[in-house]
Amino acid sequence: MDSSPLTDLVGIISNGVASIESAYKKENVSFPALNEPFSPGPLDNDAALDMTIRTVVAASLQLIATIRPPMESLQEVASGMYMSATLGTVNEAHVANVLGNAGTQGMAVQDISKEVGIESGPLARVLRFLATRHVFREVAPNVFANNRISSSLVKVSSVEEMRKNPASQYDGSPVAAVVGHITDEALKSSPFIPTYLSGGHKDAASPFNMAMNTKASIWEWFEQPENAMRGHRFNTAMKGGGERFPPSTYIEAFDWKSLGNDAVVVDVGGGVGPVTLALHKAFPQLQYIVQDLGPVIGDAKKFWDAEAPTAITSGKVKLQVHSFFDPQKEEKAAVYFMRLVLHDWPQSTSQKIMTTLRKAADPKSKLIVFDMVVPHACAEVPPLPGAVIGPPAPAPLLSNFAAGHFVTMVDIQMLNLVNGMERTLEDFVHLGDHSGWKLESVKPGPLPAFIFSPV
Ligand SMILES: C[S@@+](CC[C@H](N)C(=O)[O-])C[C@H]1O[C@@H](n2cnc3c(N)ncnc32)[C@H](O)[C@@H]1O
Repeated sequence: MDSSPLTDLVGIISNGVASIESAYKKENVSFPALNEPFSPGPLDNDAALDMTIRTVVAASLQLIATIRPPMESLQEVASGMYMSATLGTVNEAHVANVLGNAGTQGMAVQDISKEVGIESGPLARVLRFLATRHVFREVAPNVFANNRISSSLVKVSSVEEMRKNPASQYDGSPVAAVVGHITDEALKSSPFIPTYLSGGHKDAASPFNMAMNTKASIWEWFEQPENAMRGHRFNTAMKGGGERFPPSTYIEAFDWKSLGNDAVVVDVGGGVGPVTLALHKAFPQLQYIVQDLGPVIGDAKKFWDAEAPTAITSGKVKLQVHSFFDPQKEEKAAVYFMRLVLHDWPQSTSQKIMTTLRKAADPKSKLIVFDMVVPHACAEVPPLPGAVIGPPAPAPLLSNFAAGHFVTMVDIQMLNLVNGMERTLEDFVHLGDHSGWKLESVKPGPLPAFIFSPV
């Protein structure tokens, strides 16, 4: 058969599917069925398979974009808010939990309606919209069941417990918490993005501030009593997000053993200190300081009491209230590092944070920034030799694996909620050049490490 963009895409899909099926055959299990509820499988975190799946998804999306009439593609993209709104509706109403008890034969919409308090007519329409997009199944007319995707929304608490304690309804359920955060405060802020970007923002800090009519940052807003559930939900979502990255992300990012015993490592904006915990376990000879704002350091004390109390009592790990906008208290540390901090801030503010660290640094200090990197949607020459973002996608795929790339979604989410940004490699080089640091190397991975030295 002659090659064409369509046959090339189909070829990528069929080769990928063949290697996925053969990997499952080797394990003596079949590939998980979409119609069955999610259950963990032996190949869920297999890195090679993950790459193949990413390639097949990118090719399938590109095949759809190529073959579908443009008007239909535009309609689907333009109406994305209905996906968020319907998913938010079922997540808030605990529909997946209710269906979790119904098994694969499902439940009549009238019975679901009684449990979740949404009229059966509109509820059927919402569930059918989602089932048409493979979230839930319509197993018989107006009878719905969970499938692999919707069952991932099931929260660990019972519906009764969640109704009694709404503030903690997302505890222990990071997937539902992420979906809740995106389909609530992010969805409500998103209509303000066009006005914000075209300058009609009247000095609002972000689209979120316009939507919520507040001058408070989203962190301050989460602390207001009426937003307690949302703040709690956000922390659950972030904890789940952080756990996606294995400890090797930090342990292998840098030659920590090259630092002398008792060398000081400062975790700037460290949250409760999960990265420091991973490093402390691997390199207990080093001296760590976790810095964050007061309420977070309050939570950090509880975290360390539970996870590694002797790290605190022995003085190997110190928890410190410190704003990264104030002059850095810990001068001449061997390493300052920040994980998922700079993406909360625009370039100018991130430069300020890095300049403050530079003023405290010793000529031998290092700055390590753990943050995602945005690949361009075309081939690119890295601005730093060796700084490869990831393996190239096979032609004719977009080099960043198309919409499979989670990071471009997070980039817009950052713009929406805090006027922050995920960065391209050039953005990281620029940050260093404007704050007294030089980007020396990049350790690639799902969460790359950007290693800077003072200039
Ligand atoms: C996305 S979280 C990342 C937390 C932590 N680095 C991690 O990866 O788990 C951003 C952190 O920045 C902290 N933060 C915000 N403003 C700050 C400031 N002015 N000084 C210090 N920390 C701040 C927040 O409290 C939050 O813990």
